[in-house]
Amino acid sequence: MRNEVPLSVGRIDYANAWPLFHYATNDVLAPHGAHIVSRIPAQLNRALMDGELAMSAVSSFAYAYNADQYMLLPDLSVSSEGTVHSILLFSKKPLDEVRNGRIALTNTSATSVNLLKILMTCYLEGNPSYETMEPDLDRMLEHADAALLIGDTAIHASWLDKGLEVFDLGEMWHRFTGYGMTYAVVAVRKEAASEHHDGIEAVHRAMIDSKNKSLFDLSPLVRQACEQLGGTPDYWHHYFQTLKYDFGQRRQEGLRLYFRYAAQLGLLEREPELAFFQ
Ligand SMILES: C=C(O[C@@H]1C=C(C(=O)O)C=C[C@H]1O)C(=O)O
Repeated sequence: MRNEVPLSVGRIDYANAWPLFHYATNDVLAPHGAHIVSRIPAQLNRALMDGELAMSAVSSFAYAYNADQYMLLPDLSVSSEGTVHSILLFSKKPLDEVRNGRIALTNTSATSVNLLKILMTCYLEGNPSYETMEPDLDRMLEHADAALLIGDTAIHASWLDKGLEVFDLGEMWHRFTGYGMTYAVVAVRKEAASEHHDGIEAVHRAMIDSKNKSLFDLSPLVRQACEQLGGTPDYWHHYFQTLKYDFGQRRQEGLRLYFRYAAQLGLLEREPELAFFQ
């Protein structure tokens, strides 16, 4: 059944989420009354919380923060099993000094900034000070010993040779816990789940199709990435192959562990349930 109110679907405006959306375009979604809104994660997190969006790819931390109002779409995530390549701490100093130093955090993230806090406190047993800033590496490093960037900004910064040490948070988390890390999930507002049930089902199918088709043949995404973002085909093949887009049992366990640490550190009020849209 077609709903009169448009079904707005938030899309993460970074390459890491392309496989989920590359073929789930406005043309595909419009017949189901849905349309795409592209933004960076922090903006999507807020728009979903405010009810401006019915559903969205959001930071996994943002799901946890509002879990009582959201449901998760099955089999979709942006994750890594170790190295992620685009969630990076750029440091002027060795980790041993940074862990009690000053760290600038990008204002575009929710999952990664809290992941960094967990790693600094629980893994490296440090206690740095944090400042949230616009994601501009040079400016961040004027204020701090190290800077956390995510997404395309982190990728571009990783291509520059500034003589910095670079730490990959996906790799650190894997070394610390043995688990992969889930950075983004697709969340649906509960009231939208009943109002737009059929539309959401259609968007879910389109996103699963997009993921499968993208991963089956990465070349169209790789070509687009080279054109829009620079870099080599080899880089992008490797990047998209390293990221994981499923959300099976083991991945959910890794995310639950992240939520447990976040709750222990008081970053979350409580550990949320992972509740799925049926
Ligand atoms: C893999 C990444 O994950 C992103 C990190 C996010 C966060 O830190 O809140 C949110 C969405 C993800 O798409 C990345 O930024 O490169």
